[in-house]
Amino acid sequence: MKKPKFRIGSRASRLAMVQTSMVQCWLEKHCPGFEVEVIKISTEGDRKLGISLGELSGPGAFVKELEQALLEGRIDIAVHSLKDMTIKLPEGLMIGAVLERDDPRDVLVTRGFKFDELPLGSMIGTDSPRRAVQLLNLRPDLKVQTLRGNVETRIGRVTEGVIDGAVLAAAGLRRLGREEAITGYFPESFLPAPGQGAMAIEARQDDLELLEILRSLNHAGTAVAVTAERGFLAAMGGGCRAAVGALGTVEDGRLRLRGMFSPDHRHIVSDEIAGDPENAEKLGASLAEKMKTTWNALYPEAAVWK
Ligand SMILES: NCc1[nH]cc(CCC(=O)O)c1CC(=O)O
Repeated sequence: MKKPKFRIGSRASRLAMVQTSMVQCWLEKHCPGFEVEVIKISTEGDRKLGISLGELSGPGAFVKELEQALLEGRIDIAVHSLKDMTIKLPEGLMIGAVLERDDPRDVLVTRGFKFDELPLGSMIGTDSPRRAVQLLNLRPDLKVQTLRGNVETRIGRVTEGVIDGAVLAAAGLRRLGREEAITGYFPESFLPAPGQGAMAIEARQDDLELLEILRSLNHAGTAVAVTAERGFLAAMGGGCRAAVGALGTVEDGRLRLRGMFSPDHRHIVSDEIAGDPENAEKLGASLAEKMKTTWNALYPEAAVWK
């Protein structure tokens, strides 16, 4: 008899394929009764590599086509970098598991320089307002230039000398086996995107058998941390272009959430909160409210929330 099959949808980029293989290996090991098939799906974010992410049709450029395939039953599982996912998922879909987080930090890739050693006026590539504003806050002398493309392309621009440095997620570099490209780290205050370094598995809400299997893949500590981070992002109301950073950590049973945001892409407000992991999402929302109040007090002429 033919084995029943799980179809995993993945973007075709190397990083996406590596992430998908990690899930595929786990499923093959834990569900020997099932066959696992990987189906490659190209997303808007993959096809429009030449333009800035801000010019794409909206948030979710890297996930929408996968979610469509899930809803239409062409695939059963979509593997995503959690930070690429929208806050509200399409009706009928849910996150079935959050995998244990890798290094959540942003790192610097240069031709040998650490962050403090970069010559004055160095040109750093990034397409993220969150990364740009934090870079310039620490080193106002630096120049920031738009840089897109997959991870390999971005490292290549630095090696070729087109730019002096790039800011990338440590997790992506590690999964691609390119950790050696990291030349520097940032101060602890430099916060990653909500969800950075974590992978999520999305499935249909009514696929109960599969959801049950995915449950044992879920990493509780990571799930709590990213729930707080996404709660913070949701309460900030920012789309993917908002300069919002957050990092949750669970230490001794307490959830600590640090957040930063810069509505004008120039000034930064950052703060932190700690509490019960049970209230992760609420904690994120509370931190956001606290920081909006701070922002409005500091910059009344630029008060974006009344
Ligand atoms: N937006 C692209 C993207 N989405 C997830 C990662 C890295 C892997 C992760 O954060 O889990 C990257 C590359 C990067 O930011 O350098």
